[in-house]
Amino acid sequence: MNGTRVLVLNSGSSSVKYQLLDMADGSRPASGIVERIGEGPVTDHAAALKQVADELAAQGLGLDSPELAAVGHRVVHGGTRFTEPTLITDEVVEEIEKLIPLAPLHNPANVTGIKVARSLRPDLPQVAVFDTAFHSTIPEAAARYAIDVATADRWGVRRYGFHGTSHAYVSRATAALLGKEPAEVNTIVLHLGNGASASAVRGGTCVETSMGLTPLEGLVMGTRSGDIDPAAIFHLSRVGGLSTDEIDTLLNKRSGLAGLCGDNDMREIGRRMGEGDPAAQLAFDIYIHRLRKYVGAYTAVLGRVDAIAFTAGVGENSAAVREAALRGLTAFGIEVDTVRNALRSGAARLISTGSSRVAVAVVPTDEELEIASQTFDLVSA
Ligand SMILES: Nc1ncnc2c1ncn2[C@@H]1O[C@H](COP(=O)(O)OP(=O)(O)O)[C@@H](O)[C@H]1O
Ligand SMILES: CC(=O)OP(=O)(O)O
Ligand SMILES: [Mg+2]
Repeated sequence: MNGTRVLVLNSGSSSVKYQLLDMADGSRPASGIVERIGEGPVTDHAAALKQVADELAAQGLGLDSPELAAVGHRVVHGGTRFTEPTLITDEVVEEIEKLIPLAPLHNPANVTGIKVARSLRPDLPQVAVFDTAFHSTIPEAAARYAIDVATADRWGVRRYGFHGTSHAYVSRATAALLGKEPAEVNTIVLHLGNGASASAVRGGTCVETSMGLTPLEGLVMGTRSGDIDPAAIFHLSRVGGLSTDEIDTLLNKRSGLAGLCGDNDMREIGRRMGEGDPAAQLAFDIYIHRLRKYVGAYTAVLGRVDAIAFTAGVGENSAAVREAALRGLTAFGIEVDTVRNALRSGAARLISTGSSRVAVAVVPTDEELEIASQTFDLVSA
């Protein structure tokens, strides 16, 4: 291996994000996003990846570049099989394809990304980095659902958890911000993007997370419901006459903030709340209520909490969400400093008061750097 650059591909359900990172000097010579796949001229993920390859080639940074050491792919579901970054072979691709029923919105896009990149550069090492991997340490008491064990095992029904690359990166960065080793710190990480999840990390090891078998469980998200009584599905089916696919679409794409008020973007919800819009206010209140429940639950799971870290689009940018989520928790040792919380910055920073026993932090996530580092470590080992 000669090159020092890693191309990271993050293929989502309707977008492909890419970044080219140089591991020798930390620079990022290229990055971009192809959005709204399936809506306009970009008909599918293969077309989107072709566009990514073209954009890179136009800058003289194409996949044929000798400086490229590897391609790192974000793969959302790794099941129980993949708990480490994995060099991609035909057999690995087949295994990722077998996991499509567990992540129908995400894994097909990931597989397409892998196939296109491999066809363009068959000689280049390609590495899969799994969203589920960081959560593989969650103990059985937290990972198992309380259903018949044989049925659960037969069909792989258990908590896998997602956004693990982000939870891993942010929990380490939070320890660094406190000037401590990850092993010394217990952290609640709140990854609040379009998809959203919470995790409890004890001394660097993940012990609980809010997403489950699929990325649907847990917090209220942009378009996903998060927690719901599973009997609502039987009710909608038997009484409401909705098909399984219709209920799937309802809970994944027409729920969450979008289902509650028509907008999935927290900026727009904040604007509408400022105008006194009751639907936007209720959506915000439900979002915050769920978040507070998880903070309380994970405080009990960890016993001792040293830090709470907010990350991803909403967590990094919405002071209103951070303030509301942790308001009135002085009895838990949690005190947000209003002035610090309102300051805007792209850097990791503390927003708790000097007297807060629990450090509250805003820590920008960097899934691309984490994927590139894990990829580069594997191919240069
Ligand atoms: N300035 C902001 N204030 C409040 N929310 C924001 C702001 N910027 C972005 N967001 C929120 O972040 C979300 C996107 O988060 P992101 O982590 O990029 O999501 P994903 O990676 O899941 O696509 C947007 O839908 C929006 O709700
Ligand atoms: C797993 C998941 O929910 O990912 P995203 O937030 O990118 O949709
Ligand atoms: Mg994201």
